Amino acid sequence: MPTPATTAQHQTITRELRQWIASQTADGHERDAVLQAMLTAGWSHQVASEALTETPSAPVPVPWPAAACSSLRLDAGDRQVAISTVMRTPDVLVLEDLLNDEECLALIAAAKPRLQRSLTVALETGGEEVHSDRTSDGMFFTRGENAVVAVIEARIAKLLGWPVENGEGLQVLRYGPGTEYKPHYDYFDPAEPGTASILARGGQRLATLIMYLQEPDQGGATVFPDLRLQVVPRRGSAVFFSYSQAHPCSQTLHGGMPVLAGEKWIATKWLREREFS
Ligand SMILES: O=C(O)CCC(=O)C(=O)O
Ligand SMILES: [Fe+2]
Repeated sequence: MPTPATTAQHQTITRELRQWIASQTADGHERDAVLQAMLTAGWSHQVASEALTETPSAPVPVPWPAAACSSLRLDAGDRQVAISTVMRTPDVLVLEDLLNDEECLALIAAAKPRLQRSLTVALETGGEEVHSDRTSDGMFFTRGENAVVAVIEARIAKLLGWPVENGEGLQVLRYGPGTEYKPHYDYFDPAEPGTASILARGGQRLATLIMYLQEPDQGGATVFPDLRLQVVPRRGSAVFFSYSQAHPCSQTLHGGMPVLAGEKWIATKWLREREFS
């Protein structure tokens, strides 16, 4: 492991340090362990995290339905789900009729009394905070909390070939007119100090499934700025995308565009590397 030549205030990222990080991540070491090794060797936290951020981690296996590239429909156990759009690298799927109207309405009704102003993860601390980038109201169901949630979670697990236990609880969001979720990444930034405690609960997020429960009258598409793609929020349909590297090179920057009229409701399932507890 290369050691810094100067004191903490004057350190810069060296070629040797970059090469060492690349070899560590290629060997499958967790980013947090690599960060700790750099700190132990005398690198400052700032230089170590900057060096990690600019070096993409080694790709890990992510949820992806094997049949997505060759089939019109995917087997989700209790129903067949139609595929309308497939993109590879980054991997994006648009799915039709993942949920029926009754399921959408049941999720909205159960979520409504529990909505609160949405929080974003405060990466400095690992806690949560109110942020102007995210003006929707939201809540989390626990996994398997009621019959509708359990049926939908089993369907998603079958559809994506990823264990129910590796999923976070469903999050429901309501966007009224003028509200939005500015473009962001869903993975946890490995360079932020608060990330380690978040990753302890099931590892990184690897993929996102956004299900549309109610379409607004105008606006509210899910936008992927790097891909110049907008997904229209139609009730019962969904957009799925995965990111094998917790890095902007995943090209999974995305956001909820401002709702201009009516209300948009979504339910989001995030898939983790391991069992989420
Ligand atoms: O509202 C949307 O379309 C995007 C939501 C989103 O990105 C999220 O909940 O992480
Ligand atoms: Fe997101």
